[in-house]
Amino acid sequence: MDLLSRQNPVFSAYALYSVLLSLKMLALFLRIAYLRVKKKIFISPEDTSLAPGAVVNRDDPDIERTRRAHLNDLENIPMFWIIGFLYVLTRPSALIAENLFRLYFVARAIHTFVYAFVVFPQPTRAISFLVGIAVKFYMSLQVLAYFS
Ligand SMILES: N[C@@H](CCC(=O)N[C@@H](CS)C(=O)NCC(=O)O)C(=O)O
Repeated sequence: MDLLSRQNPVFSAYALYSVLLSLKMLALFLRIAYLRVKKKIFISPEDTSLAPGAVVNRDDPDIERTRRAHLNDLENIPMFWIIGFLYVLTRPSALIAENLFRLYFVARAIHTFVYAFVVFPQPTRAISFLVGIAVKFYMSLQVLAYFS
């Protein structure tokens, strides 16, 4: 069986959850754009020509919160794409790998939801963040063990 093919359930799960994470990030990016146009609040002076009456403001709580969620994704998800890919190459158990990828996606989706959409009290966001870190840490150890 080719490791990087649809026939490999681990690679299929990696591809599926990688794409879902990309779409999740895209949704945040679209939400920022939507909020900017709706509130007529932009980050750079030249952007104000995009909507009549628009202003420059870098302190809007809704926009900044969504931007922080997006930045946090950028700090975390690219690492998943790299480590997750290397983890696929270690030929892990399909059951474990699929559930790890699923868990990572759910943790990041919860992080986004409670940060950018409906604000939940802490430690909800911290836990979702830490679950994601734990998944990447576990996969990193597996990759180290396999390739060293
Ligand atoms: N760059 C992050 C590193 C730590 C982190 O990612 N913490 C999580 C859980 S509390 C978080 O959601 N941080 C908020 C953020 O990055 O905006 C920070 O400064 O907070």
